[in-house]
Amino acid sequence: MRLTGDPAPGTMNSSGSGNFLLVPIPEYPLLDCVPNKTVKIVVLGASNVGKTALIVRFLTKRFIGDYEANTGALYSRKVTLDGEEVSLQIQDTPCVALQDDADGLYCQEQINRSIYWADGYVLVFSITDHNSYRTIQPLYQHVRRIHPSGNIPVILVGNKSDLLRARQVPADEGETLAASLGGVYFEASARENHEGVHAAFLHLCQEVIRALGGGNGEKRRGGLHLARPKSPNMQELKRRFRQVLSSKVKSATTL
Ligand SMILES: Nc1nc2c(ncn2[C@@H]2O[C@H](COP(=O)(O)OP(=O)(O)OP(=O)(O)O)[C@@H](O)[C@H]2O)c(=O)[nH]1
Repeated sequence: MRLTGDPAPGTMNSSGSGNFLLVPIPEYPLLDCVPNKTVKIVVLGASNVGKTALIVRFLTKRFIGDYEANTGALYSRKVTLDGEEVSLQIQDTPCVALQDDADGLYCQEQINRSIYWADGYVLVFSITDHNSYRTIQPLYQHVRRIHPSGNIPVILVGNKSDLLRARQVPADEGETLAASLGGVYFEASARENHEGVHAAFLHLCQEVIRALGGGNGEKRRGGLHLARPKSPNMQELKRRFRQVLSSKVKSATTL
């Protein structure tokens, strides 16, 4: 769902929290992004599974019960990951739904663009809704079709873990599915707990940075892995610096 007062889809709000009626999510202009260190994440899943609630919980530590219908807002924040500042962009999306034959997906073009744009994927279902769980495999196949080769950093989130009595998807089913997608399974409750949600997003950010080659922001499209340029060897730099200094001192004393 969409927060009241969100910026238009795909835009950034540079005016701080003023535009947000329910939840102030500090935003900053694109120009202010940390150069070459941007992590782009898209949150995907069926209707009503808590995509917006998870994003809001992660960014604000708060849970807001009701949102307007989601048209896909883009949130951006600076975060510190392993001591390094990173520009994190999170794309909320409208829901996807299984087609009647249950093999295909109803998926808006806007979602396809978000999938293409993103570096990392949060696939969300609700543990209280087995149908939402059944959308995950076709959804992942859909992501694969858009990124046919290469490593796809992904996590699977079983949300609404506070509603244990209404559980329709056992935790081990979530774990098995996540393993088959090459990701990790997190059970979380956007309603009750910030830590679980935070751990899930953080894990994905780290996976993305690893996949991008250590956080230099280079894309690995079509499986192309662009290695991070090697940082200069500090010992070698110091040695050369001393060499230059001593030759300067020598030429000064011979004058
Ligand atoms: N009990 C419980 N309710 C939750 C949780 N997360 C979200 N909800 C509720 O589930 C409903 C849907 O949450 P949203 O975040 O709007 O879900 P969404 O996936 O963005 O929904 P769509 O707009 O349909 O795509 C809201 O009423 C939330 O309050 C949770 O962890 N536990």
